[in-house]
Amino acid sequence: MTEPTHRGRAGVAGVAVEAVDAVDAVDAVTVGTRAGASREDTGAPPPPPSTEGAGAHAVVTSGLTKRFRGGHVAVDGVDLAVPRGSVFGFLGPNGSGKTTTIRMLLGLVAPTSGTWSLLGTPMPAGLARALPRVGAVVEGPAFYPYLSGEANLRRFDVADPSADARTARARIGAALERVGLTAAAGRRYRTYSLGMRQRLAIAAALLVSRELLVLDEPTNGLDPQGTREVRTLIRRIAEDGTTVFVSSHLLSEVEHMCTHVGVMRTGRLVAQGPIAALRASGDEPRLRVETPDAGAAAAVLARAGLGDVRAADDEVTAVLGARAPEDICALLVGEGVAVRGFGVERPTLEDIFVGLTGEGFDVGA
Ligand SMILES: Nc1ncnc2c1ncn2[C@@H]1O[C@H](COP(=O)(O)OP(=O)(O)OP(=O)(O)O)[C@@H](O)[C@H]1O
Repeated sequence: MTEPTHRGRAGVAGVAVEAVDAVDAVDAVTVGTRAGASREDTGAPPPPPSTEGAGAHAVVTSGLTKRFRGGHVAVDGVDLAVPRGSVFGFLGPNGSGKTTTIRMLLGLVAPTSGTWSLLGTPMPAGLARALPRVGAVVEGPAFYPYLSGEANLRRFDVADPSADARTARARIGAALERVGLTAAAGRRYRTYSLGMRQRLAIAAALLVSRELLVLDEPTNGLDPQGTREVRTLIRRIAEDGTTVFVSSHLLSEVEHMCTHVGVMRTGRLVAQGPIAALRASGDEPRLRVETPDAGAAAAVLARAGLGDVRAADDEVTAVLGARAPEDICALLVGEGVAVRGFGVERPTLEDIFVGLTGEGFDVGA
């Protein structure tokens, strides 16, 4: 490809930019792209750069857009605000633009338009300053199969001109310890499980202390055990104070591992915010009544003031609102409705995402 790229050593990357007007979205969920329009569509110029909120954010993008040769817009006016200290899940189906966004953030591919900052540093001007503070695993680093995990890390370490050779041993030992590979340090890489290989890649990104770790689909292709290992490691890294920006197409993964989420759909960021806020933004709980007397039950629920009453063959649902479910159940029984089943259903995070994006995600682990 003739795309301008800056390929760095795998596991180390940095990027740049300015901040945005999307930064007010730290505690609330934001839905939709800025002004709901593509800059590629409108031709509108990017907004004036602002540094407001950049200190509180590890990553801020404004109108970040990538149009590939041939005209395909892979990333379309994305305004990200990744709070420092968060584990930010960058969620979206395959092909939704996650990798392209990450590559732009890390300076591996040039945006068509838009601005971004890393760790408060405008990019790409601040690349050299920010990169040493950012670790990344985007494309699996190339490890030598016949070398041990430790020897492979040594090769990475010597390639870093900023690394002090005198402290290499301690640095490599600490990185192996951090990812739980101390006992396997002397084993050849080719004998490592996929989970161990991914952990070694993360160790390579963490040879020096980082403020931000960027991981592109780190559990892709891993078996359940490897997936568990990597998720546990990510949580531990976050507990140590590193902001983690991790892409995934698995809703369950983001739900279990992340504090915040940004949802991509066909190149656009359709929602972002704390997971808890996103969950709370969902539909109201619905009452579900199984009964052979659906018509009568629907009438009782409507008289009781419940909203959006829907009757099917042997089932009635309605928005519960502020009513206590036990009161409604007593009311139905008191009115002679044969209640076979009764429950309150809250929308899952997947329901909320489907409502936001109009499509499902792979929810499996
Ligand atoms: N170098 C390129 N030239 C042209 N189109 C590209 C290029 N790289 C990616 N694309 C296209 O851009 C879109 C977004 O791809 P991207 O890899 O960013 O998505 P993704 O969400 O990371 O998906 P996946 O998880 O499958 O990699 C896709 O339609 C992809 O085919």
